Amino acid sequence: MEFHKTEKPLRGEITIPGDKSISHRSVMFGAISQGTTEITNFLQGQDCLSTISCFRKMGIEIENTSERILVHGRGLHGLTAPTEILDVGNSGTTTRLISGILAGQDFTSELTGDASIQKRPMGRIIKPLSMMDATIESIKGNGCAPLRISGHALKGIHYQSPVASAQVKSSILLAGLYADGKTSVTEPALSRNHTEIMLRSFGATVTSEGTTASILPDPDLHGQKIEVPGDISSAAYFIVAALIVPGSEILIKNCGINETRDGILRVCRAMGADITVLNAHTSGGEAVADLLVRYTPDLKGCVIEGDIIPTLIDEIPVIAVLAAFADGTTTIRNAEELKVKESNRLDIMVHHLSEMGCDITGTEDGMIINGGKTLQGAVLDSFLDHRIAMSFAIASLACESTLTIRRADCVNISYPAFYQDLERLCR
Ligand SMILES: O=C(O)C1=C[C@@H](OP(=O)(O)O)[C@@H](O)[C@H](O)C1
Ligand SMILES: C=C(OP(=O)(O)O)C(=O)O
Repeated sequence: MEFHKTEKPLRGEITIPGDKSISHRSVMFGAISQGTTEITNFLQGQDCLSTISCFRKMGIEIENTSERILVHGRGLHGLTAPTEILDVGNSGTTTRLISGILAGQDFTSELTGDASIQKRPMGRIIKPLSMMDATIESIKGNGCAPLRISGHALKGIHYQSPVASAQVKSSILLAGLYADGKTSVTEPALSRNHTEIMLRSFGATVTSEGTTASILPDPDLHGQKIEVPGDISSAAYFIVAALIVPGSEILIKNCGINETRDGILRVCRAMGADITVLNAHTSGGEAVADLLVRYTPDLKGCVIEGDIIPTLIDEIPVIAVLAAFADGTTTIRNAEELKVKESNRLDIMVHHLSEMGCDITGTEDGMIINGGKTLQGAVLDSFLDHRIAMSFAIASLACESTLTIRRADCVNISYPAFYQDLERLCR
């Protein structure tokens, strides 16, 4: 797919699609609750559709119309053994969270996904779920999917997680629903807390203290009405686009700004970006607002490291694009998790931005970007990673010649209408 420098600034309003993390969770928690869960603004991306498909294979009736999703839950012990292998597609969130639920079932199941999923590390959930007494194995013995999980009565544990990962934390907390006592997880820095917020609203006893989250077993979970806020990880592309294209001014409506997800806003502020938060309110326990973003000509580089990293982990590729257009140096540290996402996002961003003429150096756990140079087009592969494709579509808006992105349609994972929405704002 070919992209060209935009002739016009970005203008107008955009309501971005529902949050991917929250969409996944709403289906999963609905499936193991009593009664019906009604979800609006559900993200109809391929990852969340994989979650729906897995639960349908375990006997859960899920109605999906463009208006809303109805999940007819069957309670904590209502799932049935799948008659075929569960296909998680490209979705790490589906893989790790569903494993926590499967660990507590009295049947054996197998799950697998695409080539990318089969390379992502699952030892990080195999270890704590095994400590809880689940039998969970990597079928090929390489610590990755396909996984075989034989669940049974589980033991509550306290787990000190070596990574700040909401997928690991959530997997353990979900298994904790089926344990014989309290289960808690402490992580090195606080990761996104949607599981804690939403499980509480379904009726679970979940407490959070600093970087420790705990859950009590065997609650009565009840179906809920959930309005999914817009995904700040998707909004990130338009935020960066508006900041780097001269004359732009856009209003991003109904965007989730949960403080475990809003790192990109804090980084933009540190770089001097013109962003105003309007109409801030809470919906279903989640902070939501409209974001007014205006072109900012004199953006400055900054240092991004430490506890802020988990709050912007999926935004780092597009933040690297922003840094390439800012003056001065941006240093990103402690972001080694990016190597084990859908692709090795550190290596690919460094390689692709260099191809475009950016002064960028990769480090062990991040990158150093000396911004402000004029960028040129190039021919770049997405490596089938949606966030790589979207980041370079944004870079193309302000680079000097044609940029070609190979295998650009992988955006359907998290944002099927991404190119149409971008084009509309540039019209
Ligand atoms: O829990 C979630 O919904 C997610 C957690 C993050 O992964 P990790 O938990 O592996 O950091 C993030 O990268 C992913 O896109 C979604
Ligand atoms: C890492 C991501 O998702 P997942 O881990 O669910 O595949 C992402 O969406 O950037």
